[in-house]
Formats: sequence, C-alpha cells, structure tokens
Amino acid sequence: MSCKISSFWYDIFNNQRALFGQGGRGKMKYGGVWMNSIKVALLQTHVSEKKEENLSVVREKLRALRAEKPDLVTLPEMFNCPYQTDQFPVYAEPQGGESWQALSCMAKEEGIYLAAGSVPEVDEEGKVYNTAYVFDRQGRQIAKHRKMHLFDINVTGGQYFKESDTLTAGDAITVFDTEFGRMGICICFDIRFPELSRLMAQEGARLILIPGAFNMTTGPAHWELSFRARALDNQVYMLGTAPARDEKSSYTSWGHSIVVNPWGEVQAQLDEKEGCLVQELNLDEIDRIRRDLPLLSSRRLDLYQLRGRR
Ligand SMILES: O=C(O)CCC(=O)C(=O)O
Repeated sequence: MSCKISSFWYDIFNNQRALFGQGGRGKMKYGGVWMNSIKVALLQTHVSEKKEENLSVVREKLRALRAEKPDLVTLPEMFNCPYQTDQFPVYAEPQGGESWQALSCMAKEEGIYLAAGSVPEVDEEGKVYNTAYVFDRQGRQIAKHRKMHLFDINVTGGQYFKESDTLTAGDAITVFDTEFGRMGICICFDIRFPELSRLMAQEGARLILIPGAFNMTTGPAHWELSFRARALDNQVYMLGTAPARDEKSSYTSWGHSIVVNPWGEVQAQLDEKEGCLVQELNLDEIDRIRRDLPLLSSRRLDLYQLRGRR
C-alpha cells in the first residue's frame, strides 16, 4: 500500500510556528472544546539489530491493537536500532527517510496519533540526533523533538554511557496540539531536568510523552520516581514508553512502561517483558486536580519565573 507523505508539509508548519515560540496559545481548543478522555496504548517492544524487523513488529502490534481503538500509540526510545553509541550513526536516517515513511504510513493506516518513540536522525551536516517524531491520524508529522539533554553518565559500580560520543543535543522545547489538548514530548534523560517539563506545562501541555530506556542501575532507583515527580509538580499525565528488557544486549533496558496521573499516582505499569499498556485517561481529572490543589496558579511569579529561550 502506498501512502507516501512528504515531510515538507511539516517543515513549512514548523517554521511558521517556531516551536516554543507559540506562546499564549496554551488554552487553544479544537472546535472550542477538548475531548475529555483519550485511549492510549504504550507499546513496549523488543528491539533487535534488524531495523526492518523492528518496524514490522510495530506494524503487527498496531494491527493487533485495532479492536482496542486507541487514539494515541507510543513507542520506546531508539526502538529501531540497538541502544549503542557506535550504532546510532550507522542506523541514522534523515527526516523523511525509510523509517519516517513507514511510521507515517502506520499512523495513517490505523487512523491514530503515533508518538513514534525515538530514532537516530542525521541532518544535512551529518550531525546525528536522538529524535522523536509525532504523526497525526493522517500520517502528517506534527512534532519533532531532538533529545536536549544527552545521556552522559558514569555511576560508580554501575552504568556508564556517553551519548555525546556520537550524538548532538537538540535545542527546542516541543509541544503540539490535538483534539485532546496540548501535549509535550521529550526523551528519557530529559525527564531529569524539571525545568523542561515545567516549561512544557507552562506552555499548556496536559500530557507529557517520554520514550525512555532507563537501565538496571537507574531504573529501579529513579524511573517511577521521576515520572511521579514530574506528574505531581506539573499536574499532568506522564507517559513513559520503554523497550522490553533484553539481558543479552550491551545496554539492558529497565522496561516498566508507565502511566502516571496528574495526582502523581501510578495508573498502570508494565514489568520488563514485551507488552502493551492500554489505558483510558480521564482528562477532566487534570482540571479537577488543578482546581482542588491549585499549585500552578499559586506560583509566586512576582518573585521568580522560568523562561525558555525563544
Ligand atoms: O536517566 C537515566 O537514568 C537513563 C537515561 C537514558 O537511558 C537515556 O537518556 O537514554
């Protein structure tokens, strides 16, 4: 089936709205009202060394999900390639490349929003990024986030990783609009910087999507805690989608894809195995909780303010 979609449309759209330069539209609604619930499905897939196989797995799982009729499906960080710094440049494709086309087609075929995890992206200068694309129900790209905080850590007796060996950091804060309200997206290590989630919430994000792959050192310690903390601070739904654990890979994913509600509670969480988390999110809860416990509106903005670069 042919469903070739040009990324040109997105470039025009994106230049016009200059991501994060769209301030003041945080209250925009579609047709005057937002839908008050959304069905999401988080796909925790096994990642193999074969890019095509990884894409086929997603396609199959989306087809298997048809009966559930999800509105939004999310995929894991670097779901189409091994999570290894030396492999990112090997697997990298430009925006509009083969993986992008396949994902855009899948979104269109299924009539869903697809937050297509993240993939290695190469730009015209040969720089490689960890990039998350989001497609709408027509398969058009409506958002693109390049991981802003590169994952360079060296935990004594634990995990070492240095993304900056081969990746370049992105420099834009990413939010996008849907009939369910505004959403924000960032990638894994980005969650550890509370300013970023707060800036997305300030811009009107009500759900924050995070493809992520914590590991066996930081996963048990910080994965759930980070999602709960950002959800509580910002009174938003937080959705984290991870690759399934593969003990044989050089980087072992913690898994545990998760949905946390705006009260800071874990609504649902997978274990480490392949799986799919289908959840209905009550979006009215965001407004109720913000009314009952008015954190965002009680900030002392006369004394302190957080501003992103425009
Ligand atoms: O922050 C962490 O512990 C894990 C981050 C990570 O794996 C990533 O950014 O890809």
